[in-house]
Amino acid sequence: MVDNTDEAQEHQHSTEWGPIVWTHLSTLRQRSPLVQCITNFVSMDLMANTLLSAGASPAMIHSLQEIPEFTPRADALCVNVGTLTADWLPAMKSAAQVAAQSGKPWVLDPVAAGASGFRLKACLELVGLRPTVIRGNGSEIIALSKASVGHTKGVDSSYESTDAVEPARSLAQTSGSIVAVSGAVDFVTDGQRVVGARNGVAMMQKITATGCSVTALIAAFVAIDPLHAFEATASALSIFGIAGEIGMELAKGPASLRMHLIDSLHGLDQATVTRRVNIISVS
Ligand SMILES: Nc1ncnc2c1ncn2[C@@H]1O[C@H](COP(=O)(O)OP(=O)(O)OP(=O)(O)O)[C@@H](O)[C@H]1O
Ligand SMILES: Cc1ncsc1CCO
Ligand SMILES: [Mg+2]
Repeated sequence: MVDNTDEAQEHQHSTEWGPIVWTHLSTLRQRSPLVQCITNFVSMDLMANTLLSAGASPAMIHSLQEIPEFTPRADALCVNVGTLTADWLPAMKSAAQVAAQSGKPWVLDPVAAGASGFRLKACLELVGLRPTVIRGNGSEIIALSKASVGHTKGVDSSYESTDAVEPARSLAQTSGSIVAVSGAVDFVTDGQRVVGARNGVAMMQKITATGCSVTALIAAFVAIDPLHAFEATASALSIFGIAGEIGMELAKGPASLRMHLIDSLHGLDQATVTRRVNIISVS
């Protein structure tokens, strides 16, 4: 007899995603994509270590002069505006353009997009350069979707990710990008489909730059499967969340979670990943 309960359907969706997520992680480990990161000063260390422990190769290279030579050699680009000043913006735009011309995916993290007019304008200009993926918290995605400032507590979100699902869908439609909103549930949309990844633990919010780091991980996943950016994005979010769940079993607080999360990401195996993946279709 067919079991049509919600629980059975959820389990079925998760079972379908397990092999997809594992294939992404194991391919990433085999190919070790080079990810160029133009990112904020706070995130540089955790982002580089996240990429390394997942099996990718990070390079925090942001000078305008190096972009024509270096960016075409990277497998993906991650642009993060966390500590934005006017003099960093030309390099971000140039790298985005060179990545696109070179057929390489690039991912935008619009940190605190709604915190000021300067930041919002810069983020909207970057969105206009067609990122492959945009990943933000609820406040950031709402600010971009409405093109308006406010409703954010600096770099932290004033919204739940569920509040930003429809803004994310509308941003995906207008931008042509895959849009991901992080939070208790991480949502991913291409403007039509929406999936929710329910991995992770609340204490990940108490470690600065976990959001920045998962955006870089998305860039690494999309680098190895650029034709399936939607699936690669959901896979990266689920993997980072699973590493957080396992790390939390050993952690005493945010500082030790930071360490155990990196260790867990490095040690993930097929059985653990396929058992723990929790991604369901929302629509
Ligand atoms: N309540 C929660 N339960 C489970 N996981 C969570 C929760 N809140 C956040 N996370 C996870 O923490 C990570 C960071 O998400 P968050 O939304 O805090 O990003 P952010 O605000 O951009 O962070 P930052 O700007 O510090 O980099 C994601 O992997 C997300 O899934
Ligand atoms: C705390 C902080 N301030 C600017 S960027 C950043 C890292 C988290 O987004
Ligand atoms: Mg952020």
